[in-house]
Amino acid sequence: MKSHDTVFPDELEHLAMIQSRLDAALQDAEASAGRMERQYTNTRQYMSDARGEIDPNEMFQTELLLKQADQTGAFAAEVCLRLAKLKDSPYFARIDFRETGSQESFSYYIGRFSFRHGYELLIFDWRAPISGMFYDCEPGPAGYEAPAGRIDGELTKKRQFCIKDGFMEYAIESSSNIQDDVLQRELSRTSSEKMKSIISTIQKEQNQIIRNEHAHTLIIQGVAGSGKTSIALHRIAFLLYRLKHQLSARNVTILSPNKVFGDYISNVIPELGEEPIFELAFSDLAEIQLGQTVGFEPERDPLDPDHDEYHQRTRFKSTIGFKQLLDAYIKKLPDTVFQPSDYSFGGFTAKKEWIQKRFRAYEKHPVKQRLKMIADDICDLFASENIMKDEIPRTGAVLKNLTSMLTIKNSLALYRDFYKSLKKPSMLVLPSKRTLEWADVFPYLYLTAAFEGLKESKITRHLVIDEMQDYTPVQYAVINLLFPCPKTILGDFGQSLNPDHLHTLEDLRLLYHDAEFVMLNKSYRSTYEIISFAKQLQDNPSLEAVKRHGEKPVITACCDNRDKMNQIKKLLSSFEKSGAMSLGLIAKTNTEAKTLYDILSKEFDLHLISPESSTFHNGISVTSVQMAKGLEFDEVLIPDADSSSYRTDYDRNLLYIACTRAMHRLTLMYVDELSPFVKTD
Ligand SMILES: Nc1ncnc2c1ncn2[C@@H]1O[C@H](COP(=O)(O)OP(=O)(O)OP(=O)(O)O)[C@@H](O)[C@H]1O
Repeated sequence: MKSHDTVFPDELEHLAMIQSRLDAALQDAEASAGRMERQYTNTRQYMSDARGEIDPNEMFQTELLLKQADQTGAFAAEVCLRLAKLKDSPYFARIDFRETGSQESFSYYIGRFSFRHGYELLIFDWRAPISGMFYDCEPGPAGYEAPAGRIDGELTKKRQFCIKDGFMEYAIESSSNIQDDVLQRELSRTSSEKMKSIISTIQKEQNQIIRNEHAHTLIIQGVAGSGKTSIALHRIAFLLYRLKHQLSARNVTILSPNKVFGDYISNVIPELGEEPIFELAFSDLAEIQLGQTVGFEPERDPLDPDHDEYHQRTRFKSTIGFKQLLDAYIKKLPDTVFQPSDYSFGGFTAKKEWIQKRFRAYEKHPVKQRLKMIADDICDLFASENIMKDEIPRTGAVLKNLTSMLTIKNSLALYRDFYKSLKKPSMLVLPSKRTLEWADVFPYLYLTAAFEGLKESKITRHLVIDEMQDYTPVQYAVINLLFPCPKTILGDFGQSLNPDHLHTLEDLRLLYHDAEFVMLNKSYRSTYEIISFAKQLQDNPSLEAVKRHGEKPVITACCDNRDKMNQIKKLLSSFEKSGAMSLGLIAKTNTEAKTLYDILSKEFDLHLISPESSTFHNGISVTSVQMAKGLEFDEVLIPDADSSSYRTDYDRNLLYIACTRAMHRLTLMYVDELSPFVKTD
């Protein structure tokens, strides 16, 4: 234990007792895992030796036994793994609580997982109801919602511990600044290759979001570094624990902006003892839904100054007004696209009025599915009238006939017709045959949903959408059709980086008017100095920095590009000697990042993070603002903070995103003139 922390002999004793119980439990678990393994191997051996000699009943029983041994073995191995993790760091907090009416306080130790030995629950899972008091309450009156109802009382003690490799690094008794103290230590650490869990320092306002079990849709708007992604992942771990009979990891999907980000966050949920969850990008979704029928071109760089008309088309499709135009078109669709006539077969006839009535009765279904239902109805009708046992048509033949009554036959033609109806046919451009531009993919799918239907996800029961500001109202409309389940939607409209996206937070709230909405204004990632600096880039007076101090950001004026390259190299060399884990060299665009990478990789060991990358590594990363979003680095270097690179309002956002990726150090370099958004006082 470090000398400046309080020494609690009782805590050292308690830790020793827990360690010995964990040792015993681990021994038992390993023995049981070994038994299971032997049983499995023996049963398999028996099955293979006796194949053909034992009767099918016995074989079936043996197969069941094998399956059981396999499952129990996997469970035993999982228990061993958890116990080993607990041995490293069994708990991080203790609360003493006295229930109203009782004379005695009881101690509860809180850790990553619960640990029961014999009849005694020695460690409580951080997600247990009673553990909530650790995050929500200071010593004094306190209470929590137990499964059987609310329990009130008094919190008589609160302690925090940092136990690593089985040793207590520090222990702190609660005082008013206890949370701050432990939080400061956590935030001062260097970055890690993957995002980490934050269970020992979750803040009260974050805890309320994590433990919100009831919101169907929860929208979190939070400033850069406020912990949105961490909270969303902890919320999932919490829901998996609390709703374990209704929700498993395979029922949760996260829509994330790119594969590097997916890789970066992939450890948090397994670290919390749950199976990894399914990660998906919007482009994956599009591929699944479009199948073989229609292709699409990947999104072009929104910061590419060429392709003026492309940007104009994208902007037009990014608003809530555009979604309303689609809605109006879809509303009229049944009347315009289906023109029924009488259908006759032999002596049987279905009148067009009757067909129209059936068509209207199925209004909740997509047009083409309605036709299938009507084809069944017609066959049923003819069958009921078929007293003479005449030949009646097959459903397929009726459907073919009904389909010929459609004035538009496929979704692509329908999508084209939509722009014709708006008198804006030029807003639809196919880069090649049956290939859509990215901005058309989701509007096209939205129309397809009304015309042919989409494949709805039956497995996903909770959807997380990160970087919510990046998606347009039509994309949300499609998501709602595909995933009618509860959602956690998070992001920061202050970090919009697509100048072709004109939608706002208000639009999103309009789309989810029943959603619970929370705002987070405190940034935890960066030092006070970095956030104070970033504040000049964002018109957000509520942006608040955590009080962790570091160096002031450095602004380096360079004589010319050659001088700049030398300065960059100097900084990279000193980073390599510094012991820090990660440095992000963040250029404005992907093309500029690639150019820098090509030059510098001759002398330094670098990782280029481009839209094609899929993993995140420690060390020096060269990347663009677009790809750096959501990530963090110990140190950030912005090599082109000049007025020619960062001058528009969107550039201001970009610079804000780049600066707020830094945890401890930030350097900006420029040639000629500094960006007007940066003040040098
Ligand atoms: N309560 C906390 N205790 C310790 N660390 C925290 C806490 N809250 C947030 N952090 C840390 O702050 C950093 C930022 O968190 P996170 O990436 O979840 O924020 P974000 O709001 O999603 O950021 P951005 O929008 O800028 O990508 C992470 O390193 C995270 O571990």
